[in-house]
Amino acid sequence: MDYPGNLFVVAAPSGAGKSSLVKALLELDSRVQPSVSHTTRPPRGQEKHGREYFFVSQPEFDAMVAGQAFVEWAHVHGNRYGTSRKAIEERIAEGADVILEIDFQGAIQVKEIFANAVLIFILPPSWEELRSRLERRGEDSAEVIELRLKNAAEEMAQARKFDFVIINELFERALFDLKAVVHAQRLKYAAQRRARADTFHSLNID
Ligand SMILES: Nc1ncnc2c1ncn2[C@@H]1O[C@H](COP(=O)(O)OP(=O)(O)OP(=O)(O)O)[C@@H](O)[C@H]1O
Ligand SMILES: Nc1nc2c(ncn2[C@@H]2O[C@H](COP(=O)(O)O)[C@@H](O)[C@H]2O)c(=O)[nH]1
Repeated sequence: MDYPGNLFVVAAPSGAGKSSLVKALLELDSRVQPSVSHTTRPPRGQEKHGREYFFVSQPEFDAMVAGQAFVEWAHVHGNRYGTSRKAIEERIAEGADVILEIDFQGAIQVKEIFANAVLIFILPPSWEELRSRLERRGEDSAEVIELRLKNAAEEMAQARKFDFVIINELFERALFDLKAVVHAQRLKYAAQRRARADTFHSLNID
């Protein structure tokens, strides 16, 4: 289906910096809106229900799956996460650009439904730096960090399936690349819509 808004999907192994990059993009670009996912993971640190995530119980998540409330959902690092269909469809239909921060399984599901979605994969510059970012963040236990690093190998092997890969070594450089992808997509779709309108006009199609 063709919607007036754009859909951007950002995936990365845990700790590569996708939340930091998306947050910085949102501060700079008011046309981009985040989507708040549902998860069965308990909140950590200062996280608030409805801000970082909608934190739901297993039965609540089951009910949403059964009711086809998710455009995609997946098991990630031992918890379930899903993107609400309603939240994104309504907003891109109104012309907003929506950005999803989800894992690679979800990103691939989204592309199957929204062929125009732009998939962006964020890579860390090295394994050492990935580990050190997870440790410095200080939000996960040593056991959780090991699980996330173990899963990172499988996740990074999916990077080639994405439309763009951004290496997050220097933060400002990676943010510049992310902004460039968003900008290029807007120009591309604006040009396509103009060309289609011109063709409709010349063929006298209402
Ligand atoms: N370019 C960078 N250089 C150094 N540190 C960075 C860089 N980008 C992000 N970080 C830091 O790395 C840590 C992990 O970043 P962030 O939480 O954004 O990762 P994430 O990919 O969203 O992880 P998760 O999937 O677990 O939420 C944070 O402490 C963040 O401040
Ligand atoms: N498939 C989905 N993956 C999601 C969604 N929301 C978040 N995520 C991914 O889960 C991991 C872990 O996140 P964390 O906040 O617990 O560190 C990370 O890769 C997220 O991108 C979603 O709706 N669908």
